[in-house]
Amino acid sequence: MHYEIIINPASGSGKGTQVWKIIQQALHDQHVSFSDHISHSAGQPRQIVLQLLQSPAFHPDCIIVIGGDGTLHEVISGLMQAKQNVPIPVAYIPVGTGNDFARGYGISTNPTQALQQILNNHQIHTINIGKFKNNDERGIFINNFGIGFDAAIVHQTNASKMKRFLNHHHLGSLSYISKAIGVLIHQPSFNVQVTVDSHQYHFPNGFLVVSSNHPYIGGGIQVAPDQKINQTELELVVLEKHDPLSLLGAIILFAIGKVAHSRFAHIFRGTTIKYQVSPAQHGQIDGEELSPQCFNLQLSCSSYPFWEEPL
Ligand SMILES: Nc1ncnc2c1ncn2[C@@H]1O[C@H](COP(=O)(O)OP(=O)(O)OP(=O)(O)O)[C@@H](O)[C@H]1O
Repeated sequence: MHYEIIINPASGSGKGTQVWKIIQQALHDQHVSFSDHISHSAGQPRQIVLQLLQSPAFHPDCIIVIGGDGTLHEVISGLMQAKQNVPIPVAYIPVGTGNDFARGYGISTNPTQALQQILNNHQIHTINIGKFKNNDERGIFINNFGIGFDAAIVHQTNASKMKRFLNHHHLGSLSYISKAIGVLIHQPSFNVQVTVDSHQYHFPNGFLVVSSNHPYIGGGIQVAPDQKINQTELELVVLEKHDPLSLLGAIILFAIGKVAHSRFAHIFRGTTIKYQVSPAQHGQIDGEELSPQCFNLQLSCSSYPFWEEPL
């Protein structure tokens, strides 16, 4: 086996560098054949993939990603964009702060254990990938596509000067919670129109709209507990805001992974889902922020091979 490794040293607030040193040593100790590619700036993981695929000599057995969910997203997105004849399997060593994909797939957050899951693997595992078309833009998500509450938290947290400090002191979740309270109080509701199997549903008081490829969001919250990463299906949750007290109740259920128990939650499942959101709202794809906009989304499923023994 020959592995190509793409590393985001900045992931996990700089933890990527340390983890790469550990993994490099483990690979040498176990006489594993590999080549490495360090990403030096935002957006580079995708560029590295596209560049490597241009070389006719590039035939690795597997591409290992060392980084957070954003890095994994970019690598898979680049690989799918390149339309390979035989897709190169991907494996992942999580170094982010959220690590929702690792939870959803079953990958240890201990880097050496995650490496062993890769080296001990003997078969291809196929994962589902969410595909979207939003107006004229197309892309994928490996975790979730969120609009409203969760995306506004991602935006507020990224904009906060506290984020770096709190992440550095392993208190990133505190930053999320403090921003969540602010968004909860201030965010107005919005229109959501869902079309599933030619039925239309209108929710004039939307507050949170999340499509999920596996159960987890925001660093371990179970937004779609029944969702499985190897099943060709997506789950959409639309949570409505009515009076402040019932919203608080619904958000508490969301935070403890029981959003489906709220009478203000509406759940849809399918291989294709269409929905529109207006007026302009914040969005997030796999934890990366989208600028506020009206959404006109068509979601569908695709798949990609993975080379890692699930826990
Ligand atoms: N050397 C680099 N410096 C800064 N950013 C980088 C670098 N290399 C890649 N990136 C960008 O970092 C972004 C996000 O990284 P990623 O999600 O992997 O880590 P993270 O943000 O620490 O994880 P989490 O989202 O779980 O907190 C990606 O968009 C990627 O393009």
